[in-house]
Amino acid sequence: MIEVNGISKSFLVSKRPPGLAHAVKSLFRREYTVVEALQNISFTIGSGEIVGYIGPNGAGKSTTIKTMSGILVPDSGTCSIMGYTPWKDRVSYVKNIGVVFGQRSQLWWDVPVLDSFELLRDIYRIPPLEYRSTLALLVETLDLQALLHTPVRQLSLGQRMRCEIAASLLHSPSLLFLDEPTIGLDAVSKIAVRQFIKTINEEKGVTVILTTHDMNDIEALASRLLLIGKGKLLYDGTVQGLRSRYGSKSGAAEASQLQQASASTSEQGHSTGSLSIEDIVVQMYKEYAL
Ligand SMILES: Nc1ncnc2c1ncn2[C@@H]1O[C@H](COP(=O)(O)OP(=O)(O)OP(=O)(O)O)[C@@H](O)[C@H]1O
Repeated sequence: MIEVNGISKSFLVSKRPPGLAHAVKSLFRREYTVVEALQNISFTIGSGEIVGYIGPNGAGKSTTIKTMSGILVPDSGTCSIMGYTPWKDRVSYVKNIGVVFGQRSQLWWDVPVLDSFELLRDIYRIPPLEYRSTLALLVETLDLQALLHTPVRQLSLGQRMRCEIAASLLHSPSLLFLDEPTIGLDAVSKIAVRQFIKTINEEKGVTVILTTHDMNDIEALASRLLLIGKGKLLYDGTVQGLRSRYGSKSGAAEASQLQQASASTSEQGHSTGSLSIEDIVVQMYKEYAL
């Protein structure tokens, strides 16, 4: 379903030391540094997978999601998703995908949630019957009934996130990008959102790419993990493979295993221990100096 091949993306960031003199100077001459957000990223994802995309702050996760959803154009590399090149075939491509950015809203702030949904229905030209049945399902499973007539700005973060997820699924996409969908949610809302993601994956076969800093999201949902650090893909394999490989509580074993990891992204190894995914990922971040 998804083939990402050698994607690289860099940004020019202007740098200015603090102080009035530098502010004035920068009006005439700006200095820039290059941030290599993605360096030669390649992976493939099959239909129906839930893939966790993890890495520390600034690793390149959102840049990857933005590239795969057609918002950003990479400097080099190719990306084919359901036969589309996201940034070239945007109009036809976006009908097939749903995107949720936990930190940004796709809902209209001042109007009731239902009005936003109806605007999306018109934008995506969803047939009335299909819209009604999808909406009914989303309202029931995400418990939205009491929120539909409330302006988005009056919703709590957790309530808004449930509405955001519904908005991203109104047009029944077969691929869903979730960029930190559980950020700021309470424990009950997190569990509800996770359960919902699982359900649409299992029952509707929706492929899900999930970026998160919450390793409980990963434990609950993803069977496969992509780990990115400083713009480079460092691990591509199953959660089980990661646990087998790094799960030992023995520090010496961990160190040597982690060194092997940088040389290879395969999943061989034997199960040794019982560290949580969070512990393992923290060790990996340390080992790679991320
Ligand atoms: N529009 C932009 N202009 C300049 N630099 C950018 C831009 N977007 C991202 N970057 C830089 O690219 C790098 C990767 O950023 P990105 O947002 O992809 O990281 P991330 O893994 O999603 O981080 P986080 O977990 O903090 O959300 C960072 O160094 C960031 O500062």
